[in-house]
Amino acid sequence: MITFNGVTKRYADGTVAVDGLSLDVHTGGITVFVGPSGCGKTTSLRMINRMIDPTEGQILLDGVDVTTIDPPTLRRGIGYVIQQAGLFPHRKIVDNVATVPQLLGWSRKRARDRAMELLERVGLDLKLADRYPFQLSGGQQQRVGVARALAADPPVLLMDEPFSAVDPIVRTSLQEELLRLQSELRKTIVFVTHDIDEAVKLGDRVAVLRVGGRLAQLDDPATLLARPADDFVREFLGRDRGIRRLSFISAEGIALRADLLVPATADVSAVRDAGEPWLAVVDGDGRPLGWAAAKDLPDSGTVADADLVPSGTFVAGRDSMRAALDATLLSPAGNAVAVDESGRAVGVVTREALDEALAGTAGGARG
Ligand SMILES: Nc1ncnc2c1ncn2[C@@H]1O[C@H](COP(=O)(O)OP(=O)(O)OP(=O)(O)O)[C@@H](O)[C@H]1O
Repeated sequence: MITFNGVTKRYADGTVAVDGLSLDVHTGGITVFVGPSGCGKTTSLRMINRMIDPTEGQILLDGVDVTTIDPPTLRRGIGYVIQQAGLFPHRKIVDNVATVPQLLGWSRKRARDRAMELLERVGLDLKLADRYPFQLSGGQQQRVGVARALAADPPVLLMDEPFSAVDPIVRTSLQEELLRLQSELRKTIVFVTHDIDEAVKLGDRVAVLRVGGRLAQLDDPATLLARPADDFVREFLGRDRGIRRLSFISAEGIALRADLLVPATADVSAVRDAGEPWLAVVDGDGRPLGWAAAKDLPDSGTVADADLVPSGTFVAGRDSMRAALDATLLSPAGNAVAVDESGRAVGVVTREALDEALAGTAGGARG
């Protein structure tokens, strides 16, 4: 565990970057520091590995004041990832990752083997190992940055806006990769970002800082979104907080209608007689094929002869209310098909059923 105990950082010019910060970073979890520009996120992070020392207070790593540990020893147990990866430009990718193990005295072969294993682990094509950093895309360089930080298998990882400089699609895949890696590695990660979406997606706990380096709130993402501590946090979370919050609420309780599913082999008259504007068509295995609109059906034949419109789906019992809402928005019918883990349709969520379920959560979403 990392403990901030009344930590203050006053720079030489008198700027108070961090002011009396006290919080715990739990072992094996991702704690995100988020807040507006200049609120002291980077300063707080860098005090953990002693790139900066506090003016007052203490930072304890598993109970030991970090200022009593000499920086090289301390940093051996702390990986560090920064924006734009910060790779050594004149070293090949594999050597970038192998550098730290080699500095620790590993043989060249063992360090390179470890580097290759890590490059694979972070999802990098091993053909890139012999290239130089400038020959990689920003997203690929960022993966190398993560691999390099993990090379000596440190228990702690500090990540300072590591994904800020890449485009949104690459960013999403890097975030997902990090979550996948973390589910295997269970490092103690402190992650700095100014992006609240990234914070609630990645964090087990999110620390919102305000300018002046003071802690505004520390909570798990669902609690943070449901119960912001004050107006500053509410503002920072933004107007779409209610929508974001739906990502943390299970869609489990929404009413499903099995009567709106129809097999592709059914006669078109079955759809017409149902008196519903849209029915979800499923194949012989029960997998959704699309929506059939009653008004566009051919005069005769089976439902399979109709023009089917793609359906939005979500996994019943696993996905969030947000996924269910997205699925309804993606369907022309305004309804979503709920599937089980194997992809078979189990029913249809209508907009009315969704509205009813959303109304049940509205108190917190508005508050
Ligand atoms: N070396 C320094 N000397 C004086 N002031 C500094 C120094 N480094 C940072 N600051 C100031 O300390 C405050 C906190 O800076 P810090 O970089 O920790 O913020 P941040 O939250 O990481 O910001 P950003 O999101 O913009 O990177 C800012 O007002 C900054 O200008």
